[in-house]
Amino acid sequence: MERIRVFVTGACGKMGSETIRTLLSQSDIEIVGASDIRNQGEDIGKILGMNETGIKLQGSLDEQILEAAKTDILVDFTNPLSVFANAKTALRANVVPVIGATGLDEQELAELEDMAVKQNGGVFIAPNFALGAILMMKFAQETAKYFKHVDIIEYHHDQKLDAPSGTALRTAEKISQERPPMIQGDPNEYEKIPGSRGGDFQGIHIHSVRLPGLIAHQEVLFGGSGQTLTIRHDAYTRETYMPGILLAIRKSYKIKGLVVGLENFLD
Ligand SMILES: NC(=O)C1=CN([C@@H]2O[C@H](COP(=O)(O)OP(=O)(O)OC[C@H]3O[C@@H](n4cnc5c(N)ncnc54)[C@H](OP(=O)(O)O)[C@@H]3O)[C@@H](O)[C@H]2O)C=CC1
Ligand SMILES: O=C(O)C1=N[C@H](C(=O)O)C[C@H](O)C1
Repeated sequence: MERIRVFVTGACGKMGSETIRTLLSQSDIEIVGASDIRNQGEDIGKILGMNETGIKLQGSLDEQILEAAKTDILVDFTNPLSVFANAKTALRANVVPVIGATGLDEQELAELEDMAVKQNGGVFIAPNFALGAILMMKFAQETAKYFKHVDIIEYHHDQKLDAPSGTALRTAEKISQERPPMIQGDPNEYEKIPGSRGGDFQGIHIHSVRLPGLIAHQEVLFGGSGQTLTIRHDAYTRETYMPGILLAIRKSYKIKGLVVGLENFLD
């Protein structure tokens, strides 16, 4: 059986290192390379406190590195500042980027889609790889048909760079497919401290909490006459995301164009 050849970038980070550990135990997947701006030249196994793997960490990605490794898929868990350039590098090397890093904007997504289509290639983006988070977004979208007033509160660890989270933005986009933009709260309300009402996505207020001790959590709060309905998801470890990442690698192998969201791969 031919194994899927995966390169991981952001390999020394919280998600990248968990991904490497998971991929090393899969019989149908081969890690053909890893990169990070830390620990260049070191064996990734040694960095993760495991046996040596023979995979030496590389630095900045380029097409030659991906091509030399005969890469099928690039898994990106770097950060919002690096992910766009990495995805373009992958597409130029005819590699499918499977993107976990958040922070890509609409224009960047459009550019990646355009590149993928022109090259008859594919790009997959998952704002969240956790099954529970996918269901939270699905239930929130369904609920928005009946409850029009909604706030999102997302809670993350305090090393997170982007706010709001990719998941919160994706949730707001899905809710907006069911309700037109609207003003929530009193039209005459005002903020005594700027930002008190959170970020505004088509009238949906998104509040971002950053605290040590948290991993990744989100509440979608709907308000109606005399009642509220809360949909909440909690990720307590980074293993939470691993089944979703494996599914994405196995399914993205042959996609064409831009695919956003793990829900596209769930039966
Ligand atoms: N889709 C999903 O389900 C999930 C997505 N995420 C997202 O994944 C991303 C990574 O999260 P997390 O692992 O917690 O973050 P970390 O900061 O722990 O890891 C990122 C790693 O990438 C390195 N890095 C930065 N720039 C580059 C570059 N140009 N090339 C190679 N490596 C680079 C960082 O080095 P240094 O620290 O020195 O900058 C660090 O080692 C974030 O955008 C986060 O929001 C996180 C969890 C789940
Ligand atoms: O930075 C994180 O940790 C996470 N980022 C993703 C996001 O921005 O939604 C996914 C998850 O929430 C964890």
